[in-house]
Amino acid sequence: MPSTSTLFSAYASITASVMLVRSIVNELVPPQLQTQLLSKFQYLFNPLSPQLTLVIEEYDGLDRNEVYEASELFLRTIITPSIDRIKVTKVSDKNLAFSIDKGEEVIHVFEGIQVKWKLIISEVTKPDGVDPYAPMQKTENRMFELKFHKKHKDQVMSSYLAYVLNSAKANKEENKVVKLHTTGAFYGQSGLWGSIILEHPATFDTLAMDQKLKREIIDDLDRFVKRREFYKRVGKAWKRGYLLYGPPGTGKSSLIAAMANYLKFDVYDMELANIMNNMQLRNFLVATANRSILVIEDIDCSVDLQNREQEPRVRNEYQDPDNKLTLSGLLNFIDGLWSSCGDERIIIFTTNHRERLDPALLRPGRMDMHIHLSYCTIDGFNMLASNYLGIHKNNHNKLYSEIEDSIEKSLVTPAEVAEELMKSEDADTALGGLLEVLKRKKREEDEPIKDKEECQEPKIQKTVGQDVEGIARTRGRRVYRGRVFRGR
Ligand SMILES: Nc1ncnc2c1ncn2[C@@H]1O[C@H](COP(=O)(O)OP(=O)(O)OP(=O)(O)O)[C@@H](O)[C@H]1O
Ligand SMILES: [Mg+2]
Repeated sequence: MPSTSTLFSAYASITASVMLVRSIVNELVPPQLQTQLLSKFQYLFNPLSPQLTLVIEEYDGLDRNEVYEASELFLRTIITPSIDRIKVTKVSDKNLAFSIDKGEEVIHVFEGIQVKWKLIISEVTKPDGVDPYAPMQKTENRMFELKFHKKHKDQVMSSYLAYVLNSAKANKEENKVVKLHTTGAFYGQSGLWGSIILEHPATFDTLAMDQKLKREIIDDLDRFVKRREFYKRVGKAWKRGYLLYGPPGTGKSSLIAAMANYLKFDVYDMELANIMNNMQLRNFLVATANRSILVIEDIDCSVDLQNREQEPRVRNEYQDPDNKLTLSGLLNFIDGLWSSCGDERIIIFTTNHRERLDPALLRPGRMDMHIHLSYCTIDGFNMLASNYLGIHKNNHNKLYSEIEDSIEKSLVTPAEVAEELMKSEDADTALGGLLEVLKRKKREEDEPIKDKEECQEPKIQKTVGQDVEGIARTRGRRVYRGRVFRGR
């Protein structure tokens, strides 16, 4: 080991060399180049510095540097009170983002190692865009400096940076804003998805539906997102299909929003009426991202997709640009294309009339779960009363008990119940209004039943989902309420 005096004399000789170079530079080099040259020289002759600095620039050529993005997100999570200035930006209606400002330093301790982050921003003047002759423009160059003791080099380079990348990824997922992409009237024409932030407030907590069915859906989604390896092993595309059926106003669209908000998956709402042909359909489908929900609402009536046998056969889309949009086209793309590309996809069809659907859509393996949403049950009413009026099941409240007694005797949808409960902030007034609606509906419904003797037993629908069977529940009338039982 070198003695202290040897070290000291080495240091003295290096310092002398630096001074010598500095005076030579002063004599020979124009002043504007001096600073640049000296800083490079000092950098070379700085072997005694115990610090190592990693430089993380915002751009890698023209591409954004993913490590910079991750560092930026990560730093938001470790901002400490020691910082004097914090920048605030709005990322969505609900969320603000906090970040460090230029020149600020953040100290972070990871597994006993102390690292120091600093944001450096410099202004440069360069051509606007890639064209070197474009007008010059002032832009900012941003980079993070990450300083730590050299002895921790291996640990920082491997474990710490991996930790930063993983934390940023988790943080991104948590704060992800769910988007709604649509082929709506305007966008459909352009052949591109248009997107807005999905601000549908529905969640599983606000959905009034059979509790058991709700639990089944949540469990199914949880199982699905956890099973990457399983799908790979059995050689199946990592996708899941749901068919939501039931009368208008029973919560089909609300359930889709609740699923999207729960999984933080973007929604692609495909309006078939705006899609001209199979070719355009395919273009839209390939432009959808992973971890998303493709929704086709009212599949029975948006386009005349029934009668598959009578459809003109599509010989070759490239030869026949005028080909129509067909059900077989739709099913082929969904089955074929998505099994070869794309991961973690959910497809949802909705309909008010499941009985009108083409058998091709109902055949085993096509839609994994058939979910029946139906008229409001006692459970559903309890949930809506708690959400809308903040009141709970109360046997002493006569109105409340009367509603519970009669709600399943008439065909009232959760949307109708919700509408009544919203009419007054006074619970008794709102409950009174709802009771009136229930009585009126009951009277209206009883009329035609007395006239027509066609009150048949409801058909038990053995649905063909891979692991779930939907069965219509009866109260001796043609009333269907959502129920799903696990199949064999
Ligand atoms: N199950 C439910 N739980 C809570 N609110 C509901 C439910 N069903 C309907 N609503 C209320 O009614 C409104 C309309 O419901 P929604 O659009 O989800 O019905 P839908 O089944 O999609 O109807 P449609 O068949 O006409 O598309 C919702 O915005 C919500 O306020
Ligand atoms: Mg709907």
